Amino acid sequence: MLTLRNACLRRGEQKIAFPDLSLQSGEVLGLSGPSGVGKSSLASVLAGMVKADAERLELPTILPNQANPVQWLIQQSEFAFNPRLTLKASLNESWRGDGYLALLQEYGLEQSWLTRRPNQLSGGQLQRFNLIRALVPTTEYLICDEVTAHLDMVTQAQFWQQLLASAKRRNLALLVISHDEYLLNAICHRVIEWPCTR
Ligand SMILES: Nc1ncnc2c1ncn2[C@@H]1O[C@H](COP(=O)(O)OP(=O)(O)OP(=O)(O)O)[C@@H](O)[C@H]1O
Repeated sequence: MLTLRNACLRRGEQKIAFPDLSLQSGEVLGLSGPSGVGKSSLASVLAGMVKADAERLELPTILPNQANPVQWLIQQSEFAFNPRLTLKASLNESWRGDGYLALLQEYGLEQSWLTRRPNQLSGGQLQRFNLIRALVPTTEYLICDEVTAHLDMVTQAQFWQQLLASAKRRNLALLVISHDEYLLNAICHRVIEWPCTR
């Protein structure tokens, strides 16, 4: 279980007060809110990259030489990759062995693209490589921060269909951050509106 209660973060002069949340295995939780409210800041706290003041903050332990069980996917996948590395080299940064090959097939990605660099793929293809890089066996929680906002409707639908199938099979918990209420209502078990409207 990932839990956050009465938490806030100082950003310069600003103090961001986060909504309380809990996320358990197999759950798909949505988070919506206006631009600048602090959604990505919240993601950085849950990914353990930034420390917040909190009455309660429960995150999974990161074991030595293991990837963080909380993986954070950002919208601009091109910034998530080293442009000089091939996709294969990038996948090898998180994966041990070639366990990702089955996922490539599942997500409709050609094995021959592994020798390409990030700028030699479409946005949708690169976001799927980004997702596969995050789906190492130790991943338990996936924070999807506007991950399909830049994709066309068909590619978006395909991405979520594939990701939800993986999440169900592996009992992963997803935090889906989006401005798209239609998407959140379609795929999430519950949605937090921030700031709270009720
Ligand atoms: N590294 C930082 N240092 C200081 N302030 C920051 C930093 N990162 C973000 N902020 C500020 O914190 C606030 C929240 O930013 P954040 O990116 O978390 O919002 P957001 O809800 O994700 O916005 P958007 O929907 O536009 O991506 C903003 O006012 C932003 O200017």
